Amino acid sequence: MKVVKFGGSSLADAAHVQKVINIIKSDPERKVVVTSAPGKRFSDDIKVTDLLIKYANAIIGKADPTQIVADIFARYQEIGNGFGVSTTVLDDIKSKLTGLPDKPYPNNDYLMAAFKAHGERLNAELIAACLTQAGTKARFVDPSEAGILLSDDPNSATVLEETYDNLANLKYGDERLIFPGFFGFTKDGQIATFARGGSDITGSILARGLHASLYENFTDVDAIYAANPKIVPDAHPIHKLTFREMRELSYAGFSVFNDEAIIPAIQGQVPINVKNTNNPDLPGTLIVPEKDFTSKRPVTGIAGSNRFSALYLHRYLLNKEVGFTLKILQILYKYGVSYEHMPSGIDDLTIIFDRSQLDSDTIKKMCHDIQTELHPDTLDWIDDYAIIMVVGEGMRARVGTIENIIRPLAEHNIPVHMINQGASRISIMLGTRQSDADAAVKYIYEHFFKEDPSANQIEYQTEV
Ligand SMILES: Nc1ncnc2c1ncn2[C@@H]1O[C@H](COP(=O)(O)OP(=O)(O)O)[C@@H](O)[C@H]1O
Ligand SMILES: N[C@@H](CC(=O)OP(=O)(O)O)C(=O)O
Repeated sequence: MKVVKFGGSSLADAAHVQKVINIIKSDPERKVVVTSAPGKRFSDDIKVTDLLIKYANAIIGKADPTQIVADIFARYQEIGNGFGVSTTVLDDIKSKLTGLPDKPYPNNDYLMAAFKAHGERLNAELIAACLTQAGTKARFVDPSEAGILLSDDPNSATVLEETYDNLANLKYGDERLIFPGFFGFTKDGQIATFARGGSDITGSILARGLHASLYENFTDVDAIYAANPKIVPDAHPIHKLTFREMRELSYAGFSVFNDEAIIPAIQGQVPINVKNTNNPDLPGTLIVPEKDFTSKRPVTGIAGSNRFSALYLHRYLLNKEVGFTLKILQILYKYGVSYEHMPSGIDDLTIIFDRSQLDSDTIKKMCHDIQTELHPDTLDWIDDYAIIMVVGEGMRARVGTIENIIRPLAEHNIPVHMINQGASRISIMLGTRQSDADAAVKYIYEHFFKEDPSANQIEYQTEV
């Protein structure tokens, strides 16, 4: 049995949904289907999830939501009409949408989560109706019925382990099960969502919990490329990579697959196949547990992300002071802030944060506490921070990769603020200015991939 997830770009309109239905129908093993909310139809379109966030904010701010609700409903109506689904189905979608503000919510964070979740919930109901209309037995499954239990973090929840026991009891027959992605329920019965892009996580949870043989993730690109195609338009497709490589690359900017979504697949050892809804016969990219193939290149991919900020701190003899780092961590703990990385020198320390969890007030308070409690000689908040991640299982067996990463940056005058090689030795992380991040990815990519395109060929030793 396969779990198949379709992203928002694959469900943006009736024409795309038709392709999705053809893909589901073409393989009886595609039993469990996970849907996102309708995504962008063109580059400056608005995803339904973003419209729902506007809707929630209008309700919180007591503004008139009529136009936003009409815009959201129009997206479902266009899809439903394309398949001739009954007016009862569309009326039900409309009444669930307009009824959202009347439900009770513990606070505005839960209200926001419930509004966002309806992008996928209503779409899964609609896709089940479209499939039925197209002659394939299909049933919408609510995450509460399946027992998808999440932590009490309404908009960035994590899955609770009990979910997997619950999924073991899920019964299914000859119909396709259509699950909405992106959300589940807390133990108190409130809707909570994963972080943005979290429908990939739902697919991965189901793949583990239902012991799928394969997790197919359908999107709008033919493969995962060795660099983001928006930065390097002709980047090489990666045919196969390992879970660990994917985790590091998606963490650092390969948004094609959510970075947390790899974890349940790792736990369940379910291979993932990223494929294109618009080109389903292509093999796409296979993500596998272990490296069972050889590659002539040390580097598999290069990712870059601007979502970071850093705190730089200098004090002489920092290395001799017992408990210095502990005090910093206590301050971070006090403000509920986690850090991403903490590279250090003899007398200095850089703490790198994911910017999305920080507001300017928290930054000010945190810096104030560090200054007054630890008296650093220098304390600088660096908003302009990007991380570049160069990843490849092949790096472990080779000497001199670091020189090849740094050389193209030096040649193009790109300063590097930090270099960090993890103990796994399959990745090297660099810190740069945000304005240099895309160029850094491009120049490192060109250095490793441009000269010898044949080196990208891989020899498969096993097939999934
Ligand atoms: N290395 C990469 N390879 C392929 N696509 C990438 C990569 N890095 C970023 N992307 C982007 O990821 C997009 C697909 O992810 P996403 O928009 O979340 O799709 P979906 O709507 O299917 O969930 C692609 O259109 C591409 O712009
Ligand atoms: N719709 C949600 C969840 C998601 O995963 O969407 P997509 O599959 O379109 O990235 C979002 O936009 O964040």
